[in-house]
Amino acid sequence: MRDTTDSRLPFLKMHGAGNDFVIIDSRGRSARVTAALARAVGDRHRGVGFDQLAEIRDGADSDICLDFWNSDGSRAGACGNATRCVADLVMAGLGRDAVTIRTMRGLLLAERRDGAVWVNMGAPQLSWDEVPLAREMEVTALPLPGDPVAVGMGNPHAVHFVADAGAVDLEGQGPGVEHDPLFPERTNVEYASLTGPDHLRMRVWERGTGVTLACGSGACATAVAAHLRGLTGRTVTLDLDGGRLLVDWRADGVWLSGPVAHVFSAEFDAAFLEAV
Ligand SMILES: N[C@H](CCC[C@H](N)C(=O)O)C(=O)O
Repeated sequence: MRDTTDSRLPFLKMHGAGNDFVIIDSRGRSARVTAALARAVGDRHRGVGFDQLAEIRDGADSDICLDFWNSDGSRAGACGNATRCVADLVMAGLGRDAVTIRTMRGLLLAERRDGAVWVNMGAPQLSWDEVPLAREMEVTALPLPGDPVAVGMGNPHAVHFVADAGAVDLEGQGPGVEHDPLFPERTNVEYASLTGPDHLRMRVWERGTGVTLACGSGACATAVAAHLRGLTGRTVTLDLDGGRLLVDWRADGVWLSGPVAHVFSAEFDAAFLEAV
């Protein structure tokens, strides 16, 4: 007889400022997520749909490990909003106000301060080989239209400063930049406008996913780029299509905060899993 606890797979749906996630908790058993499962679950008609899938695994030198997948089945080295959501979940489960999270980019610290979840996304990567770019150049002087700034946050970002981010045709502009040969691992693509002192309006085209309502690592990259261009200080408020994110670039790394929402818990059926 089949073991139903193994043939079914529990998951949670969460979002952070409208950036939505399916979260699979594989602690206490072997990892379940493959590129094929990510693509099947990521199908908004035949699966559940998500901007990223996050899999929680047991940590060796951290409270948890966390892996991220895009809906095209590719891996993401960083995902700020999913990290905030999972940190909220794990802190509640452990009854603590701080947790350590190992991701592809390294060990991250998350804390709850005055009710808000803050994640230290680490130091920005500001040399061409870290982003990565195809050849040696300054990250603030890319030979591309719109004069974007390249910033790595564990994943690549190309940040464009424009007069009105709200007017940018993301579907028209994003894919060409994502696939430009200057970015050997493709790139996430941000458009931002200064709307007040230390205040930006930002929209995003995500590598491997497309238009999303928010992007935490993108917000961090945009705040870093804005400071490098002399547009803002190191503490920045960003208004994205799905809500407001806060970024604080400190000596110990780029801290990110914003809203976290639990949507529902459910299970994938055996038949769905067998068809993957
Ligand atoms: N939404 C995520 C970023 C996903 C990045 C992913 N699309 C990639 O391939 O790097 C965030 O909140 O940081």
